[in-house]
Amino acid sequence: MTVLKEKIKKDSRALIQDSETKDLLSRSLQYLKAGYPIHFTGPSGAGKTSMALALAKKRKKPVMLIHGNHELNNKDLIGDFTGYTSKKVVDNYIRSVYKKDESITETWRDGRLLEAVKNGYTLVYDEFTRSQPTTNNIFLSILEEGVLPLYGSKLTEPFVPVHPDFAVIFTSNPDEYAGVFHTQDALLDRLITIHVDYKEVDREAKIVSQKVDIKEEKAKAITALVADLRKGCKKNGPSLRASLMIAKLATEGDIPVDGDNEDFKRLCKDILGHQLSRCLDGEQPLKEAEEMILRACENMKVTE
Ligand SMILES: Nc1ncnc2c1ncn2[C@@H]1O[C@H](COP(=O)(O)OP(=O)(O)OP(=O)(O)O)[C@@H](O)[C@H]1O
Repeated sequence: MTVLKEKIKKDSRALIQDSETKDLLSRSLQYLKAGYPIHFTGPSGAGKTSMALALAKKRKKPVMLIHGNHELNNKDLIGDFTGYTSKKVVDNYIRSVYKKDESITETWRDGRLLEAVKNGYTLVYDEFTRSQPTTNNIFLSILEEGVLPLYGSKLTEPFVPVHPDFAVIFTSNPDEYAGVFHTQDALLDRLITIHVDYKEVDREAKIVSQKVDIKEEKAKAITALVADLRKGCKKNGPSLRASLMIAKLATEGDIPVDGDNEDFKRLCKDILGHQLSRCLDGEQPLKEAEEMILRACENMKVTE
């Protein structure tokens, strides 16, 4: 007889696919198959990256992941010469004859984009609006002309043709978030942009209860509390990520999901306090945020 002593750990990275998520994934896959790049946009923590990775996996081709960054440049994307290799052959077989043959070649390393384009990988370009628009210009040639230009690389061929299996999935936060650049219309015009927003309380609760070992009713009490506080934020409010943190820490620390419990209230204040305070304009935003959290805890209902 097998005795199960340890709790089975739930897969914390798997995408929980309810019918709406499945539907979105299958539509997106269809668009990708037809040759159109997909662009998931929406607020932080709405699930864009998870969705992009799950979609990429569905194509059953190797997946290349690039993160947008203001320092990303063509050398990172196309590649660069990384140094020199020298080869020297000294032939002194006949003592009176000394022959030296020396050659020096530059060593080239393919960039991530070049590798993906050449081999037909699925490229996930996460948070692409964090890169400079001039860096992203290269995607115009890829998407429009089907070639990757090798300008500025000193390589002899002018471009590399895009492999027919190559596909790209972009993700971004909308323009009003800090640290992002405005995307050129010409690029946006070539993408199918799908808005990924926060899910309803019940859908979020299903995800939380499946990812963390917690009953759905308790998960719902947490996601409802977080969604309630999110309403007070115009942007960057607490997301599903915060609900997952509360659920995980409550489970692991044996803290009851109960709005009257002091440990639970402390946990909610730690996880939600700072983020919520950034949405408030008052003189003491953190204090105000903590009071809002305590009120939300008082109103919390767990229906068992
Ligand atoms: N359908 C889902 N199933 C399982 N987990 C999910 C799902 N949607 C979102 N998550 C979880 O929610 C959290 C946030 O998701 P993700 O990182 O994909 O969001 P994002 O929109 O890309 O956020 P950001 O813009 O901050 O990068 C992650 O922990 C992710 O695993």
